[in-house]
Amino acid sequence: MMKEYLFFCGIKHCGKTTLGKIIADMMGCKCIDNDDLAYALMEGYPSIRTFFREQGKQAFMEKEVEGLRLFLQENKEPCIVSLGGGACDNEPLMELIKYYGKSVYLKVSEQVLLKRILVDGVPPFLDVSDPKGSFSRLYAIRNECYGKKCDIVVNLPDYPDVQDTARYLFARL
Ligand SMILES: Nc1ncnc2c1ncn2[C@@H]1O[C@H](COP(=O)(O)OP(=O)(O)OP(=O)(O)O)[C@@H](O)[C@H]1O
Ligand SMILES: O=C(O)C1=C[C@@H](O)[C@@H](O)[C@H](O)C1
Ligand SMILES: [Mg+2]
Repeated sequence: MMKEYLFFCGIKHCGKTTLGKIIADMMGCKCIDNDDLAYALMEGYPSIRTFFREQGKQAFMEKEVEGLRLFLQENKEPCIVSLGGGACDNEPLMELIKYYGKSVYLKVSEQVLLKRILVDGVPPFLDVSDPKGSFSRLYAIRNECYGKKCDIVVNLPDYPDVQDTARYLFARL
């Protein structure tokens, strides 16, 4: 068992993937996305979104756990793992990450996140007739959940240069 994992958690588009890669470079380790680990187990499905829609949230959460468990069994190096946006709802996953390392909630304001999310249009998990209100409700629930469950909470500033944000985060890990 290795305790050198950092698990990046947070609400959609908080920067788990972007910052995970930059911080991994700074630390000289690799960065893995748990959505990719889960997707590797979804044979025959063109995307996570399709699997989620057809098989449901519970089946998706089981793939998240299975994908991470298999990776943790085989991997021998320190690593940053970026989790999916809904990881806080997945109790067995949160138990697993508690055992293997330190969880970091990348906290970004609701306004900044909504702006980033809407760049690509209204995603399916928001109400098209009220994207702002539906995101606001989701944000409130997940913000509380990540705030309670994660070992470290980092309030990320909205710097124009993501490298500056990465340096801010790195200094707090
Ligand atoms: N600190 C930042 N400043 C400006 N833009 C950012 C920052 N972090 C992420 N972004 C932008 O926000 C979008 C989402 O970033 P990213 O994919 O890293 O987030 P994520 O948390 O991994 O998202 P998801 O939950 O969808 O996996 C990207 O377009 C990225 O360039
Ligand atoms: O916010 C969510 O609930 C999700 C985010 C994605 O990263 C995926 O993990 C999945 O689509 C669920
Ligand atoms: Mg990501």
